[in-house]
Amino acid sequence: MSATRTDAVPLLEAERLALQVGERWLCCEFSLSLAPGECLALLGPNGAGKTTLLHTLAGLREPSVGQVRLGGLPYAAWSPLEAARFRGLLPQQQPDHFAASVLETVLIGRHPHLGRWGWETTEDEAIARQALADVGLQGFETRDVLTLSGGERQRVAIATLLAQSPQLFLLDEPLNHLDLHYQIATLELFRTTVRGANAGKALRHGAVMVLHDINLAARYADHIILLDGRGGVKAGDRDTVLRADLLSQAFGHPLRRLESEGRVVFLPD
Ligand SMILES: Nc1ncnc2c1ncn2[C@@H]1O[C@H](COP(=O)(O)OP(=O)(O)OP(=O)(O)O)[C@@H](O)[C@H]1O
Repeated sequence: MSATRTDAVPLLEAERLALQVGERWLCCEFSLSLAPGECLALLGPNGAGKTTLLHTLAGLREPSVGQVRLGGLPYAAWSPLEAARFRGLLPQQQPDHFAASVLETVLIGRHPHLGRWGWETTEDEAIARQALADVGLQGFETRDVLTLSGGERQRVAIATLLAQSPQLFLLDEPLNHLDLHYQIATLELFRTTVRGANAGKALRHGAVMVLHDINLAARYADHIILLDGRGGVKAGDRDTVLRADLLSQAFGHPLRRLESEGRVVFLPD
């Protein structure tokens, strides 16, 4: 990344953040800063608070303690429309209550960009079609979303987020329902977008993703936040957080760290 310039303002900052649901503290105070060009993975066992943290970072819920800043400003300083152009959330579930075509569904991602009358232009449609092609769903435009397989529906959701064209991608289990090929393809797609395909161009994008696969986090994330489900948090660079002892403790299962052909993998005993 040395030939590439980054913007000075971080895309996302959390300062002395702590989260509580009911009486339970999900995480004690920690801070983070995500610069353009970087990927952050949120890891931890079921119920540890990954989605709650992601929603807090998305500005959908107030932190119990501390502050979140998007592009250098607290959410209160953003209008909902401006925030929707800057950051986009891939939710964990895609609720479909009504029949709708795949193209109509992806065009929902363009809503924050529509003009005064709220009509999609041919350019919006071209962006939506390109997003579908990017997730390998060219030719699915007229299909009803209710007829899609789980993995196809997940890729439509990813295409909808791509069509939204935010600078900051907030991804809640983006690999849900995806087979091995599309898991890697999806992470490669976001990494290419985040790192910038063209050297020398300013980096604009970043990603925060909730993952369950430690090995994919080791491969694709620059920074890790590991929640242990008991309020403990380890936040830092990938190599300082992805340690067998810390992971074993957090997941309550012994893990071994192995290196193979320059790649680190963690195997459960
Ligand atoms: N409104 C609420 N009231 C009570 N408990 C809640 C509320 N919202 C979330 N929780 C609890 O907070 C904890 C964290 O939930 P969250 O969805 O953030 O976990 P997660 O790490 O994303 O889990 P998973 O890996 O299972 O998706 C869970 O135990 C959940 O039951």
